[in-house]
Amino acid sequence: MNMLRFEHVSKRYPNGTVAVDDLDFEVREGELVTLVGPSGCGKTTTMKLVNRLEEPTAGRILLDGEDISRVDPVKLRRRIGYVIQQVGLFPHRTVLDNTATVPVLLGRGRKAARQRAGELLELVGLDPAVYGGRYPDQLSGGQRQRVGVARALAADPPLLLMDEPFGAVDPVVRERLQNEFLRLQQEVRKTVLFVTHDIEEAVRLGDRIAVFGEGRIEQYDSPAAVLGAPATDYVASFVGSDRGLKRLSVTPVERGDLEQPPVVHLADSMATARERMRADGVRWAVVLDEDDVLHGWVSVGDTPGDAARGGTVAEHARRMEAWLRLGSSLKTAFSTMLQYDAGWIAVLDEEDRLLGVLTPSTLHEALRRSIDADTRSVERSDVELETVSGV
Ligand SMILES: Nc1ncnc2c1ncn2[C@@H]1O[C@H](COP(=O)(O)OP(=O)(O)OP(=O)(O)O)[C@@H](O)[C@H]1O
Repeated sequence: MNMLRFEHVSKRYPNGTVAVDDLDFEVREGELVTLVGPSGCGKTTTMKLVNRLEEPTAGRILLDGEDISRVDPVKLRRRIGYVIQQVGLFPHRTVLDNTATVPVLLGRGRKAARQRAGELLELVGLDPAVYGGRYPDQLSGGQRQRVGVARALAADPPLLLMDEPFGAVDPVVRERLQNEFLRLQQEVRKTVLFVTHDIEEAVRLGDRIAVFGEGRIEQYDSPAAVLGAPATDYVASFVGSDRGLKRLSVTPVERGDLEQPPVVHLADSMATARERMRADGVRWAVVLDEDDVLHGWVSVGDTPGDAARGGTVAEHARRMEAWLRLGSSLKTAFSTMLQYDAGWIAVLDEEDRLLGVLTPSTLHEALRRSIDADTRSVERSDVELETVSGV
């Protein structure tokens, strides 16, 4: 079902600038669509048309089948969450009260609104007990953005508009926010229109990407198709020449990529651990705690004396916190490895169970697989296009 539909929408500002020209596209329910393009191509205007901060000069926009020009703008905006780059938190209200703003406006009782706000802060990774009572200027930029996302979700709007929400934070925090947002989106499944000028961000987050050029959509397609088979020269040049690398953002880590080192538990004896490592011909093992949660690793040791190390694994294990979910992108895997300066990263399933590890050499194999797949998928989409035009 289509949640949002643009029908031949144009916007000419009073000074004559045509910011968007005959936009005609739709967004499905629960879909995350990224609008990407260079500065001034009409992305923000497109968003403002949806919550009626601007009115189209031609065409119409349907939300859930309803022409939004017939909906009271204030009521409309309560159905639409809006997250912008400068979050616009109220400086004199606490984080919890900021998050509860819209539910209170919607007439929920203050207590229920605050409880919901607490849950949402939790959901975006901010402990309400720690951060709820703080004021916005007592947060980092990344934390403020998270509060912005929590606040936009607070009214439980079916549609979220996000205009460069992660634009103002440094690249490391940005990637973390993107990952968190993807995880969150899997849980809440909102219909999202997400503006960015960064093709990488568009590719990582989008179920589909609308590539904008000069007020028009040049291509509206899946990330793999935009990267693998750009529709126009404009899209090709915007996507850039390092398509192979960008492809990493859309290639997930798969089970077949993983290595299976020996696994021991904190309570095991060192003698047992050594035996496992010897059996596998390796010098280290992954260590799990009693709940099978990743703890770290233990090695046979580097000096001859180490070989006689006694006691339990718990006494010799070292912490290791770099981990990924199965299905994370190869690019994330690569940057996590660099970020932690780690020789391996644990890969976990949805229930936090260890599935195996990625090492530099298995990662390299996976990169190859990705680039080979890229070549093949371009050929495949060529074939499909021919089939369609031949009908
Ligand atoms: N209120 C306005 N009056 C006149 N022209 C405007 C107005 N707002 C935007 N424009 C123009 O419309 C065009 C599209 O602007 P818009 O803000 O939608 O672009 P954008 O893609 O979001 O850019 P950026 O990435 O820089 O935010 C630009 O040429 C801009 O100068």
